[in-house]
Amino acid sequence: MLKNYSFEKTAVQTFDEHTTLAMKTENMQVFYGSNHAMHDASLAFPKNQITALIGASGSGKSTYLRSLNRMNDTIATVTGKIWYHGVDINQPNVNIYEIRRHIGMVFQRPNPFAKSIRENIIYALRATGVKNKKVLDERVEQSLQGAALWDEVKDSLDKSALALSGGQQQRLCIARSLAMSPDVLLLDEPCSALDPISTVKVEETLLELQKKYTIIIVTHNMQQAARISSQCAFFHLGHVMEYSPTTTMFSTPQIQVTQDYVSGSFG
Ligand SMILES: Nc1ncnc2c1ncn2[C@@H]1O[C@H](COP(=O)(O)OP(=O)(O)OP(=O)(O)O)[C@@H](O)[C@H]1O
Repeated sequence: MLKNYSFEKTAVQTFDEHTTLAMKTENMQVFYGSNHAMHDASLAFPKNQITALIGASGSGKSTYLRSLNRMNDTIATVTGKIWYHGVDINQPNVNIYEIRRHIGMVFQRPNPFAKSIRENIIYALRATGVKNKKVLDERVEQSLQGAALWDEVKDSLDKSALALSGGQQQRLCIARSLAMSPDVLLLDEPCSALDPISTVKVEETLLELQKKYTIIIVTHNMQQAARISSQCAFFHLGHVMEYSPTTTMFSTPQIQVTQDYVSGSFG
């Protein structure tokens, strides 16, 4: 039988004045029609750190993540504030394409275009008007280096991206996001379709990338959250129940529902 947990929350993680934040939300609510899928989510994300969003299926993690760069605009109503560089980007006059260049997204299933590896990287860049071959070539190398894929593909840049393994395709999708020089990377269960070895590769890549980027990752894999994140937010039925340093979340969770979730006795 499902347990009834109260929605009383713990104090939400706050950061001292020395911590630079990449972005934060205040009282974010998301509605799919009459379905109130996200209640009052206020979370702050420290720059150059990895934050994991965890919780059971349907708890609202993807809904929250996709709202951060306005990917939910056409399917949901999102209220509340989304602060990014001092601007509330949840405003109608904000250029969402510009926002998505700064706040990139990598999805659960690797989704490279049916084009060459090189084209995958430069496609969006060219669409923004970058034409210079030297600049494009540099960006291809930098992005693939950043996603730890360069050494594996540098001699086959004109081969189809679809010929890569699933893990390589996912790193190509990360490289594709990096090509736009983002600031924040949102990843929605990026390893769920990958084998353990590819998962380790992606995790190592993310740990390296946090030196330059702020990373917010949805994961069902608690070991993964424990391995790579600095703080974790636990979602339950559309509520952020607890937001703590990852070590606290897994060693001394503050409330029963989190304790049950991380110990596997949730339900
Ligand atoms: N496009 C959509 N249209 C309508 N309702 C949606 C849509 N996407 C999600 N929802 C609803 O919003 C709630 C939260 O779903 P969401 O996908 O955000 O959860 P999740 O925690 O990411 O789940 P999972 O781990 O299975 O991906 C659910 O009730 C879901 O049915």
